[in-house]
Amino acid sequence: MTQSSASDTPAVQLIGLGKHYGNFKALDNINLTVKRGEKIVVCGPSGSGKSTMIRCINRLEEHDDGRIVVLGTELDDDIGNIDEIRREVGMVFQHFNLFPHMTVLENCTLAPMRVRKMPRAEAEAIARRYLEKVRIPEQADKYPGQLSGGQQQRVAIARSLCMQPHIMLFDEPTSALDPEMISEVLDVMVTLAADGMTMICVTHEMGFARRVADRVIFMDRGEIVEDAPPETFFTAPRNERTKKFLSQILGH
Ligand SMILES: Nc1ncnc2c1ncn2[C@@H]1O[C@H](COP(=O)(O)OP(=O)(O)OP(=O)(O)O)[C@@H](O)[C@H]1O
Repeated sequence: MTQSSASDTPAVQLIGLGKHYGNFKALDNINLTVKRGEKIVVCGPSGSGKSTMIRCINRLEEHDDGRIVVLGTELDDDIGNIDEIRREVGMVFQHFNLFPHMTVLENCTLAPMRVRKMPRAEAEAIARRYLEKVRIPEQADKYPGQLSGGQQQRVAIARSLCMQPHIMLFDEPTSALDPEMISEVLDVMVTLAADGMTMICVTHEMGFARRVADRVIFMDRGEIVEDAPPETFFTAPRNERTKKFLSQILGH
């Protein structure tokens, strides 16, 4: 799976996706196609399956039913190339998951050197470029514990970008941050979107959704109940459950 994959192959296809824990259906017949370069915002109440869905895309969770196709490659039980897929699919979590005993630069160069076998000088040059992009080049030699939450999350984004992925998954990247740090992380995500990155973002930052999303998806009880461009999603949602959710989070 390389950049030579046909550019019209979708970035991600979820076809009849299902995941259950015992009798409980965490995901129930999810169908979603994400085109290359598309930006998808996923929202929904707690426990509706948002994290499970995006974690299935890079196989942090295994699905039970249906199919997942990432950049033209099917993720099935026999998949031997999961590392290859994870190289193409970056993920940023709510908690930054940086290595505390490594500097910012070392956090960013570790995977490119280990997984992509990149020489140190090249990995460091790329890392510095992405630290520039997330607007903290001056923090390269610090340790995560010396940074604010917003700065740490921007390092986590830079670290993912250093693998030069085609797709970025974000799982509530701002929900563990103090309010004053949210916008610095969202601004970086906006820049990334403008660069043409394919993004699937679980977030309740509806301002970000309006600004960046091509489509907003509302999940409830393991299902996608609404999938619409922001202009429709926010003004004329079709589903009553979406309307109720929006009135709760937007306060009207
Ligand atoms: N390992 C597990 N074992 C049992 N149930 C699980 C497991 N992981 C997730 N679930 C359940 O699956 C459902 C979907 O969880 P998921 O984390 O995907 O929801 P979410 O929409 O991302 O929620 P939140 O917004 O709170 O993060 C939840 O009801 C959760 O309790």
